[in-house]
Amino acid sequence: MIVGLTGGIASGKSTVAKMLNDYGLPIVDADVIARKVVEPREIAYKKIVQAFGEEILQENNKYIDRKKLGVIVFQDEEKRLLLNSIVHPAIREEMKRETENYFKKGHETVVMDIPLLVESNLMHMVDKVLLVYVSPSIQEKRLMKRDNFTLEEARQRIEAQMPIDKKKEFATEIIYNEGYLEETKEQLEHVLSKWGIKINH
Ligand SMILES: CC(C)(COP(=O)(O)OP(=O)(O)OC[C@H]1O[C@@H](n2cnc3c(N)ncnc32)[C@H](O)[C@@H]1O)[C@@H](O)C(=O)NCCC(=O)NCCS
Ligand SMILES: Nc1ncnc2c1ncn2[C@@H]1O[C@H](COP(=O)(O)OP(=O)(O)OP(=O)(O)O)[C@@H](O)[C@H]1O
Repeated sequence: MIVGLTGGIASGKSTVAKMLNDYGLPIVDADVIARKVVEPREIAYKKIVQAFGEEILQENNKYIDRKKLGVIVFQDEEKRLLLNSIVHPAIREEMKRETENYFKKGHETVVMDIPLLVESNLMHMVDKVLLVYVSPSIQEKRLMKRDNFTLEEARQRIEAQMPIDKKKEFATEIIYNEGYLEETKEQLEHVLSKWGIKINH
């Protein structure tokens, strides 16, 4: 079984992914892979430099400066879609490859952590959609705190995604991550048991 873990930016996907990993489930993380496929020498790297210019590179090591690129793409939808068109195919391929590897190693369940699962219409890649939900106001507060963003920066990033309330329509199950982590964990265990997924306690 492939579980698609999704949510909004800063809703708690990584937090829930960590819990799932502690239960012994392998995680294929789109954000981690998104970093890997844009390292120098990767095809997507070359395309990004062609499209956005050398200004978006770090001076010392020529890696992509994610902060600079983030500022550009989160205030300009056209540029964000251009970046997506360059990196998403490579991310999807690598995600499929890593997932297959886990199955080959004998895992019965693999978790794909994909922030843009619904936006990119990737529901066909997973068997269940697990949505980590927080209200937009908590989302905004946690995002500002975690990344040291101004309200405007946080809103730009939230607005680059489908509103989290709309994502509920696509979820097989929803986990409310607005309270204590212990409460999130209880909901998670309930869902896993409902789906018949065995976990290490
Ligand atoms: C713009 C970039 C350079 C900013 O890097 P940064 O290290 O600051 O952020 P990071 O990659 O950790 O992403 C943080 C969160 O932002 C959100 N996010 C990232 N990219 C996008 C996007 N293109 N559209 C909407 N939300 C996005 C996700 O919720 C993600 O979890 C980077 O996010 C990127 O390369 N994005 C394009 C690839 C992508 O779509 N990644 C999302 C997972 S597929
Ligand atoms: N139940 C909770 N109570 C308080 N803080 C929380 C809770 N869950 C997560 N957080 C905090 O909220 C922030 C966002 O969580 P996390 O990084 O897991 O979100 P995410 O959905 O993975 O974000 P992104 O889309 O950027 O990858 C983090 O600083 C995390 O420590």
